[in-house]
Amino acid sequence: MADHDSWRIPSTVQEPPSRYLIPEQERLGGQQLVGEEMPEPVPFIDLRRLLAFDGAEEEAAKLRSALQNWGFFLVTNHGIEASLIDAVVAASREFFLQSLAQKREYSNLIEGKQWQLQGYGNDPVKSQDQILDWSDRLHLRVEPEDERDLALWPRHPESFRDILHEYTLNCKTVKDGILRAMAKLLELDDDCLINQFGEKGSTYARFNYYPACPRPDLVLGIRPHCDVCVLTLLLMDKDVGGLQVLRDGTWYSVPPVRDYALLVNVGVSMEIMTNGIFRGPVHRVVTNSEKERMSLAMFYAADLEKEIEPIAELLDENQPIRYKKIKCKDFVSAHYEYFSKRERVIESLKI
Ligand SMILES: O=C(O)CCC(=O)C(=O)O
Ligand SMILES: [Fe+2]
Repeated sequence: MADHDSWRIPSTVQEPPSRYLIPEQERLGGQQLVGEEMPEPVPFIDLRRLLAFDGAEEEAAKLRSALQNWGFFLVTNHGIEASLIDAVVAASREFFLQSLAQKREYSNLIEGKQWQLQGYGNDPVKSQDQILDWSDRLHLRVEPEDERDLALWPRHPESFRDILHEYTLNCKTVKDGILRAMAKLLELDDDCLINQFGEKGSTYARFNYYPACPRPDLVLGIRPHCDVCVLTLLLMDKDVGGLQVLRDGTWYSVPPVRDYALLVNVGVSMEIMTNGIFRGPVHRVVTNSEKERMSLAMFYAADLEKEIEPIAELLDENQPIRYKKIKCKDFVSAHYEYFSKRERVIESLKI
């Protein structure tokens, strides 16, 4: 089991400790850490047009192609004020700039040992030889609102809680709009995907902070993974890149975006619900030797007590069921088991 310091990123080293060096096989096979430039720009989808009467068809066609080719896209005209986005970035930076002791008041290790999903820290360490990611995180369940664990919500900066609350409300509207447009593409009722979340769908906000790293050729900010949720809304650092996506065996670098666009990506729960029609991209984050980087992911997950399974309307004799059903809670814990072994949970559910 991890001791209290095991995940902590050393701040002044020249060479990262061996626990951070990626395995040999990930350095070979054409999967070097330097990514290729994307063959086409990341698709931009104008949310206002997508949901409006005029122009919706054109945007919907772009959405379909983005989902088929990449599993992600950038959303613009989403209605979230630039000032709110600036505020959430500033609050997040202020949080991470505090001393370790201050941040540990919100630790995700109960009594310094037992790992829990929420709080400040990193992934569960399941074995002494597990390779660690070069990142620092704050992970909070922000919805349902009445189930927030406010003891883990930072009190510094003072505005942190109000800003995160406001950002959560705004992102919910964006997420619902996107889910309605996706349901339409599948010829389902508009609210069909929204209803898949069950009574108590959860939203997690994950603040990621990647310190500069002396060996970006050997160390990852986040290892290759798919998000376990249904959908992710990602606010990327507007100045520093790092996110890469895998397509046909090649890693492509997603450039930073400056105009307050949010990156939307499909999670593996959506892959199950849509019987594999929409698939989440495998992605990772590389490190940077000079610059720190930040991002904020909003993960939309189904009710933990609900079973996730392919939507019946999408199945027929030509489209046989391809995934076993699983309780969301079990899916999330299986995800972390597989993640620690650098494997993908979805493979275990294929029929
Ligand atoms: O930092 C990023 O750009 C991506 C973060 C990510 O993939 C995650 O938090 O799951
Ligand atoms: Fe991710």
